[in-house]
Amino acid sequence: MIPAVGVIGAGSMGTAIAQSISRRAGEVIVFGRRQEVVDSINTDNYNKRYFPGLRLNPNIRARLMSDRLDIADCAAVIIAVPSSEVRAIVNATHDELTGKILITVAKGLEYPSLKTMSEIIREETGNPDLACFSGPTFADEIAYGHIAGATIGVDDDPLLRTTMSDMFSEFILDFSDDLRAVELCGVLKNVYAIGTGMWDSVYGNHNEHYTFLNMCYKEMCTFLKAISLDEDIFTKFCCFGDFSLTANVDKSRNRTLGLMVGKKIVKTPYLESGVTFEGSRSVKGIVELAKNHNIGMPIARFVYDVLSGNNNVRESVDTLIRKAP
Ligand SMILES: NC(=O)C1=CN([C@@H]2O[C@H](COP(=O)(O)OP(=O)(O)OC[C@H]3O[C@@H](n4cnc5c(N)ncnc54)[C@H](O)[C@@H]3O)[C@@H](O)[C@H]2O)C=CC1
Ligand SMILES: O=C(CO)COP(=O)(O)O
Repeated sequence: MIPAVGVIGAGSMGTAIAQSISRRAGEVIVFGRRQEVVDSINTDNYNKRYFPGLRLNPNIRARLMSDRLDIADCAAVIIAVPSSEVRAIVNATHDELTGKILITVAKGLEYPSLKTMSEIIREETGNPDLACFSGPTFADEIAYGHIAGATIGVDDDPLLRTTMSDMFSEFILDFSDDLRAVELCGVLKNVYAIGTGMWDSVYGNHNEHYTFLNMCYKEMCTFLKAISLDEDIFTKFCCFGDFSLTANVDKSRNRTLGLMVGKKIVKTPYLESGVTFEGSRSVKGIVELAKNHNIGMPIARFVYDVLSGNNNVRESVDTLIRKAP
C-alpha cells in the first residue's frame, strides 16, 4: 500500500481517481482551486460540485491548490486537470514534484509544440518515474466503483509497474512502454468522438453510424501504425476501448459537442462554457501531426474545419463520403 498519493485537480476525474485509489493508499490529498470544493470534501466527505451524491472515503483530504504544494508525504502525484493547464502547473510546482512518481490522466496535445502531457511533465520536471493512464474510463463510473479497463503507459521498469498495478488495482490493466502512443490514442479518440457526434447529427441510422465509426477507426489505426512503437497498441484499452466508449456514448462531452455543433445548437464560443472539451483543443495539433507524418486524415480535418467555422457539417459529411477510401 502506498502511504500517501497527491491528486492535482478536484474535478470529475481527479475526484473519481482519488476515490478509487483511496482504497489502496493510506491517504489521498486532492488539490483543488475552489475553496468551497475543498471545504465540502474536508467537512462532509463530499465533492458537492462534481459528485454531490457520492460519499468520499474518509482518507481523502483536500487542500487548496498553490504553488507550494504540501506533498512531502506523497510518493506519487496524479495530474488530473485539463491538458491546457498541465504545463503551467508542473512548472510552478517543479520543486515539490521532484523525486515523485508522476502520473497523468489528461488527454490532450499541446499546440504548437505537439507534445503530449507526459512529454511536457518530463520536460518541466525531469522526473524519471513517469506514467500515463488512459482507457474507457468515464469518471462517474469510476467514482461509483464500476469495472473499467485502462492502459498504463510506463517504461518497462518492474518496480514502477508493480507500483502502478497496486495503485490502480481496481482497474483491469494493460501496459505499454510507448507513452506517446498511449497518450495519442486518448487525443485521437476525442477528435473522433466529436466527428461521430457531427456525423450522427446528420445521419441517424445504425448502418450509417457504424460505417462512419469504422472509417474513424481505420484513420486512427493508419496514424498509429505510423507513430506507435508498440505494435499491440490497437487492442489496448487506451485505443479500441476508449475510442468505442467515447464515440458511441452520449455521456461523452466530446461526442456531445459534435452533436450540438452538428445540430447548430452551439457555435464556437462553447470553449468559454467551462466544460472540458479536450478534443476541440487537440484537433489542430492532430491535423498538423498528420501533415508532418504525411498521413491523410480527412476525418480529423473535417472536425477541425467544422469547429473552425470553415464549413457546415452536411457539406463536409457529404465530401467525406465522396472521398471515402
Ligand atoms: N471526466 C472523465 O470522464 C475523464 C476525464 N479524463 C481527462 O482528465 C482531464 C481532466 O478532466 P476532467 O476532470 O474531466 O475535467 P473537469 O472539468 O471535470 O475538472 C477539471 C478540474 O481541474 C481544475 N483545474 C483547472 N486548472 C487548475 C489548476 N491550475 N490547478 C488546480 N486545479 C485546476 C478545475 O477547477 C476542475 O475542477 C482531462 O484531460 C480529461 O480528458 C480522462 C478520463 C475520463
Ligand atoms: O476520456 C473520457 C472517457 O474515457 C471522457 O470522455 P469525454 O471527455 O468525451 O467526456
